[in-house]
Amino acid sequence: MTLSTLPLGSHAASGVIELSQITDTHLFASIDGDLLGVPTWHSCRAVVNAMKEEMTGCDGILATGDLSQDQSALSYRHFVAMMAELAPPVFWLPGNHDEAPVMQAELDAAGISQAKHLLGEHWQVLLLDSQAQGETCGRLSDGQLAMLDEAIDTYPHHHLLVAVHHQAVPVGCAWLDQHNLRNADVLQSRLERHCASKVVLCGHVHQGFDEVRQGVRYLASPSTCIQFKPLSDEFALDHTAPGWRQLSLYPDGRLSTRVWRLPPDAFVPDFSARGY
Ligand SMILES: Nc1ncnc2c1ncn2[C@@H]1O[C@@H]2COP(=O)(O)O[C@H]2[C@H]1O
Ligand SMILES: [Fe+2]
Repeated sequence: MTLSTLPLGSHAASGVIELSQITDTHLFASIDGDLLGVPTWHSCRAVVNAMKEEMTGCDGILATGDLSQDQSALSYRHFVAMMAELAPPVFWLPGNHDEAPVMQAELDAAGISQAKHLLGEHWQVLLLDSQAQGETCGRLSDGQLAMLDEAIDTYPHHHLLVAVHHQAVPVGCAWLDQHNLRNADVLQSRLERHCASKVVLCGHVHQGFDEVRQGVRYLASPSTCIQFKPLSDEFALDHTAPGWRQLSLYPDGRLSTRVWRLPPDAFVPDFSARGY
């Protein structure tokens, strides 16, 4: 057994599980640190405030990596402090910018769950680590794939939501798709043998994305700071505002989802930037 499973309940009589995803907060030790002109603590702060207003009856929050930009302990403490204001339990996985040992220590010390497998009556959620040491692209290790196999084999009738930092299908930005999940074909072939619904949810690409490929629904979501311009081969920032994603998982395997954003021009990046 490699899975450590936590029950995932629904607050609703209908049994619908409501989740929110927050991703790519890119926080610094300094609350005034900025990424390409966007002060990431302040933009995350604004997103969390908006989440507090909009969220009703959320059963869990999925934090899908790149929580820190400078890998400092303090950056993770800022994240923890904001999450403490949200009532639902938070679950997390690392992104390429995270320093996993520091992240784990800080989130653990704050009492945030280390669970990576959440089990509801009809759905299971698996949070996978796609960090490839020292690389911007991602890869699922044999250990992570073993967790996936175990989830599929043990709960073959449960609908499956896999959360992972890197995109498993190209989003259509050449500069960004070079930093993809390298062994996405292995993930796809494992998912093909799962007969219930399957959804893969990622961060990393700082944009909304929602497409079905070979029976799997692939979702990506805005960052709480800078946004990347969709369908751009070269690095380009987008005018859309920071945001988060809300997901409703229905007992029959359907999933409805919505991207929420701050008002337009809430945080304007430096559009002359060519990378970071
Ligand atoms: N101009 C660029 N060309 C290619 N990759 C870039 C460029 N600028 C930044 N990156 C990397 O691409 C990554 C995509 O999202 P990340 O937040 O992981 O961090 C980004 C950088 O590591
Ligand atoms: Fe990121």
